[in-house]
Amino acid sequence: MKSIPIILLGCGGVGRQLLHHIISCRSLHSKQGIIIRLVGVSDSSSLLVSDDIMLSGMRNEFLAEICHVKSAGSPLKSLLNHGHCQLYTGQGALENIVSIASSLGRSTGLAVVDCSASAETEQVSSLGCCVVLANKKPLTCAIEDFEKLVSHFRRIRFESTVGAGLPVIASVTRVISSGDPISRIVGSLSGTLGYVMSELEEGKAFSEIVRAAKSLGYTEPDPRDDLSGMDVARKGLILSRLLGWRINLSDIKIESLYPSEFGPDSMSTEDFLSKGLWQLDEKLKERVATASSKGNVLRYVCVIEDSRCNVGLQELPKDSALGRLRGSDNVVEIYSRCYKNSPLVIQGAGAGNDTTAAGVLADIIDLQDIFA
Ligand SMILES: NC(=O)C1=CN([C@@H]2O[C@H](COP(=O)(O)OP(=O)(O)OC[C@H]3O[C@@H](n4cnc5c(N)ncnc54)[C@H](OP(=O)(O)O)[C@@H]3O)[C@@H](O)[C@H]2O)C=CC1
Ligand SMILES: N[C@@H](CC=O)C(=O)O
Repeated sequence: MKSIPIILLGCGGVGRQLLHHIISCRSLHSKQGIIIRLVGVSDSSSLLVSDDIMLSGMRNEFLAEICHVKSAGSPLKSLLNHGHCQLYTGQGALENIVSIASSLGRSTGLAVVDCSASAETEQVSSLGCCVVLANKKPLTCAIEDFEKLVSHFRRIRFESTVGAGLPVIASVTRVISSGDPISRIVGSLSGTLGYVMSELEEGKAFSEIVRAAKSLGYTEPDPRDDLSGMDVARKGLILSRLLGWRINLSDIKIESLYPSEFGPDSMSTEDFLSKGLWQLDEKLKERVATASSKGNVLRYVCVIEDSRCNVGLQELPKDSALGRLRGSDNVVEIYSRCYKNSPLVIQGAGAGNDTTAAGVLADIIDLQDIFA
């Protein structure tokens, strides 16, 4: 039996769903000769580590207990029973991740699975073990750090960072490695903004829709990351960098759906959701009505072409590929020599804990050849 030890960073919507998928796929994986061993689980304030990282992992019942505590909004450190685990907090948590990575890295190997939305996990991603990312931030830092991270291409996977569970990164890398040059990628890459735009067409209020998107698990922890266009820009940057362009986030033209006085420097996420959001209702309603009077709809579009990446709202015909998009679906069109007149199109659910966690799990399994 092949054993894949993992440390999970982040136990929010995606991280918890990943734990559920791992538990429910135990017998499938066992038939495939694979066992995923959870040796560590962390949240923003602590890390739980299995007593015997070399041989055992956390039991299913304990993982279910972790999910239960975290979905009630409590920190990991509030678990009364630590099972066969040690709890580390603060700097001790990070030091332990480094020490597990170095001891398992030299023996059985380790996959660090980043389901946080933190920029701080970047240092963990560069420890030299296998890395699976749902978190886009380690890939959207300075170009030099990105290049260092992806240079170990056999031991890094980040399919869920663009299009959640959809095979966008896999398709782009396959086209590139076949020597078929990609000239243009255009798409609707935000499940949240896709959902917002199609719900606005139904006449609902912007503020109501954003709150619903958050409760459905589509948004980033701070929905302003979606509404500012930053999350789409990060996805655009990841794709642009895969094309070999040495660009940074600051090179991307980004249209925000809210003014800067509603930004994180001026108000908390909670204040934005309860007091700021509704003030945007009227403006968004008007923009949708203007587009509709011309037979168009609004879509938040990412265009990657001629060494440039731009993200923002576009008025598009209702019956265009992007105009027909409903709910949290994403669509990505890839143009290359082979796909010049008829692009390669990838479409489907583009956000949500279930599909994202499924993409992360598939990435972990994809690394199996590295493990003994
Ligand atoms: N939801 C989706 O559809 C998709 C999400 N993603 C990405 O998945 C990631 C997770 O999203 P989601 O689960 O919705 O977010 P949540 O806010 O639900 O969960 C984030 C988790 O990360 C933890 N965390 C924060 N900082 C750190 C840290 N420094 N070290 C370890 N853990 C930390 C949080 O801890 P605490 O519980 O203590 O706050 C929380 O458990 C994001 O990067 C997102 O962009 C990617 C594709 C699709
Ligand atoms: N917040 C993101 C989640 C996936 O990356 C989105 O809405 O697409």
